[in-house]
Formats: sequence, structure tokens, C-alpha cells
Amino acid sequence: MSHADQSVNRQSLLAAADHARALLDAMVRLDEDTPVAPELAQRLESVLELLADHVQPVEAMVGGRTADRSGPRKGSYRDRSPISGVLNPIAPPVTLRVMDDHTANTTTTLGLAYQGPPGRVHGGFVASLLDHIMGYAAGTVGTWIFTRSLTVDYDHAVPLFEELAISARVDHIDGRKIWVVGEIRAEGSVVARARGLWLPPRAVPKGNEG
Ligand SMILES: CCCCCCCC(=O)SCCNC(=O)CCNC(=O)[C@H](O)C(C)(C)COP(=O)(O)OP(=O)(O)OC[C@H]1O[C@@H](n2cnc3c(N)ncnc32)[C@H](O)[C@@H]1OP(=O)(O)O
Repeated sequence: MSHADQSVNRQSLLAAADHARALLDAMVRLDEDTPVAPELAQRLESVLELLADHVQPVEAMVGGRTADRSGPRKGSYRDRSPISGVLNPIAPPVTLRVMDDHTANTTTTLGLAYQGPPGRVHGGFVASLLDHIMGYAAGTVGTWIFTRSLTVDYDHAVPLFEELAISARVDHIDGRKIWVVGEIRAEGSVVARARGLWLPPRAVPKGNEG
């Protein structure tokens, strides 16, 4: 495939992911008595049939550099992230900014697919957002790092349909331990805060030393 074709294909994939996001939103808002339910199920089934021969084997997709390379593996691991992956429809629209000063931030607006209590973002997703952005801040210190501990304070309701500003910074480093703080703001006010510990594994997984 030529570069031009690759670029067109990429744009089509991004558009498809956006449609899938819109579909998730429509699914959670559907009237349960809708007469289009049978046609909806049928059309989605035919979309899945279209994709059947084009999805990569899971073995090739699991992990980053630890992935089984025996099958084809095209595309970025980060594009498939459930929090910021542009090709993962469960990821909300998020553009990450990771800075040299060991900080990371983003903004996003969440719809009904992320609802916990009425009108509020689900607490587990609040924690996921913080974990992810804080993980990227920690990732400016070391490549192979994992969340070891995360404590979230839900100070106020995190609203749906309003722009959220999520930010994180490395607070301090103590040997292997990378301590990170993060927060979510809505209309300029802090609505959730977190503190967490990120650590590299004691040994880098075999085959990932480079
Ligand atoms: C590119 C995309 C980035 C997005 C990132 C998103 C974040 C993620 O999803 S990460 C996935 C979730 N996390 C995981 O799967 C991690 C699972 N855990 C592990 O693999 C291991 O526990 C690992 C590698 C983190 C740490 O292993 P290990 O070093 O053996 O842990 P452990 O010995 O228990 O703790 C290390 C140190 O931290 C200390 N510590 C652990 N927990 C705490 C805590 N809550 N408070 C204070 N200290 C603590 C321990 O006391 C120990 O201290 P010391 O070394 O001084 O004795």
C-alpha cells in the first residue's frame, strides 16, 4: 500500500472509530421500545461479518514489545488504549500532552456511556482517567513502569457533558519509587484528586531489554 493510500486508510479507520464511539453513545440512549431494534441487530451483525477476516489474532495484539510477533501486528499499541486510544471506541476523545517537566495533561468531555450516578462520571472511570494521565507523567521518568498504588479522593461530583481538565505531575522520586499526584478540574475547580506510586518491574521482561 502506498503512503497516500495508507493515509487515506488511516483517516477511514479514525472515522470508523468515531462512528463506533457515536454508536456506543446511541446504544446507551436507545429507547428500549424502539422498533428499529431487529434491524439494528442485523446491521451490526453484518458489520461484524465484514470485519471477521480482517482482525489480527489476539496473540499478536497482547502486550507492547512482549507481543507474539508470529502473526501480523500493525498499528500502535497506544492507539488501542482504553483511555486515550484513538482507534479504541471505548476511549473518549482525549489528546494527551506529555511534557519534559514530568507532567502530563489532557481535556475531555464525557457522555452517557461513562455515567455512574445520574449526571456524574462513574467513579471507576474517574480513577481510570487519573491512573492513565498519572501513568504517563510517571512514564517520563522510566519506560517500564506500572501502577503499584492509587488513592483517589472524590471531592465533588465529576460532571458529564462538561469539559474536564486532567493533569498529573511527578511529586517525588525515591529510589525505584515514582510518586505522582493528579487532579481533575471542572469549570476551574478541583473535583477529584489522586496520589499514586509507580514502579518498574524488578526485572525487565525477557525480550524487552532494548
Ligand atoms: C503507556 C500507557 C501508560 C498507562 C499506564 C496505566 C497504568 C496501568 O494500567 S498499570 C497496570 C496496573 N498495574 C499492574 O498491573 C502492576 C501489578 N504489580 C506489579 O507488577 C508489581 O507489584 C510491581 C512491578 C508494580 C512492583 O513490584 P515490586 O517492586 O516487587 O513491589 P513491592 O516490593 O511490593 O513494592 C515495592 C516498594 O514499594 C513499596 N510500596 C508498595 N505499595 C506501597 C504503598 N501503597 N505505599 C507506600 N509504599 C508502597 C513497598 O513497601 C516496597 O518498598 P521497598 O522497596 O522500600 O521495600
